[in-house]
Amino acid sequence: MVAPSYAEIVNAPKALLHDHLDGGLRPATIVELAAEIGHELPETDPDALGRWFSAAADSGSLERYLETFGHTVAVMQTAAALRRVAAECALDLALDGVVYAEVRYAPEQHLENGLTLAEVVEAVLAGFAEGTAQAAALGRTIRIGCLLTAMRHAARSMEIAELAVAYRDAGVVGFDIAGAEAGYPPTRHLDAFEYLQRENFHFTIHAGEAFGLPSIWQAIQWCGADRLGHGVRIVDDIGPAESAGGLGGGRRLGRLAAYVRDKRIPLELCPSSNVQTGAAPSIAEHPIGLLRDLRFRATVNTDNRLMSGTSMSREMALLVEAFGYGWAELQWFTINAMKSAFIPFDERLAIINDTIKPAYAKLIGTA
Ligand SMILES: O=c1[nH]cnc2c1ncn2[C@H]1C[C@H](O)[C@@H](CO)O1
Ligand SMILES: [Zn+2]
Repeated sequence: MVAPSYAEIVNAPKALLHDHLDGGLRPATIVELAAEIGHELPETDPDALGRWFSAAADSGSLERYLETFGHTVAVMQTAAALRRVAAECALDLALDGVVYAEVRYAPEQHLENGLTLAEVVEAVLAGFAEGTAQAAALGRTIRIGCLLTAMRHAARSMEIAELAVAYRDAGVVGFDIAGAEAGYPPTRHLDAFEYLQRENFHFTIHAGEAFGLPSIWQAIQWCGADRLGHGVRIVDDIGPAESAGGLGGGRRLGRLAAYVRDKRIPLELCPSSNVQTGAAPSIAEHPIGLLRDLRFRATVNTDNRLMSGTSMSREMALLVEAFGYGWAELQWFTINAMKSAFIPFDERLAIINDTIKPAYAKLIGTA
């Protein structure tokens, strides 16, 4: 079998569930926007700035990784800037062959210049529509769903949950909480999650990244999360091989890991980001290999394209290199993501059947 090349991976349709708007700006855009408002950057040459972000985020600690967002959030404080960043995000993803993406950001972080929460949401949605149209004009089809994030150390989750529900028919498809995990359990935001459940809305929770099983357990069993943002530490509940045979070579699953697998709870795995924050030692040693062998509902994601100097195609290519994956595995990850998306079932099915399966059938050679 010839391994999928990077160029072929770019052309293959991909689905992305976990990508932060404020973690994916083009370095050149940051330089321009910062100059407009007089924000001081550590580097003013776009290439050097891109390298600065990857190096600064490569700290081995989630808290230090998150500090780099100070510069991106600073230049995203006007409607025009938010719209531009969102449009470029949609276009960049489409040109990378992403056909479905859920992009998230925290509206509460964009109020420093007097925008209201509703103005922030509307600027970003307008930008996604603009970038989607630009991509279509270039022959690239992308569907973007937006997730609104509340910061877990703050106290605005109920307000942001209400905002997400208010914009559910305008392009917001779900809710999330993010930020430093240790010390800020998801149960602090239980009222917001209970509200979302009563509204029949969807949400994911960043859990099991910097902190382990208790955080995953709370996210699922107390908060009712539909998906886990990262969730990579679920491996802490998977024992060593006890016997040969079976999926995953006789590994024993603890109660929580078994529940996550049995209920097909999607894991939004972000390989490069996890290596940078110290959640995984390397791509080759990333638990995604084991989780795929055990047939968890694993998905591949970028998290923060700027901070990791990555793209959806690059994450896939890294897995091809590290685990010897071929088109069948890349299709499996892509369909897993599409099955786990927060848009309606019929729309998910249409993307799987009309776009993903025919393209991979050709690549696998069964078309
Ligand atoms: O990987 C992450 N873990 C927790 N929080 C994160 C991660 N990546 C980004 N964030 C935070 C920083 C952003 O400002 C915020 C909203 O996108 O979400
Ligand atoms: Zn994230």
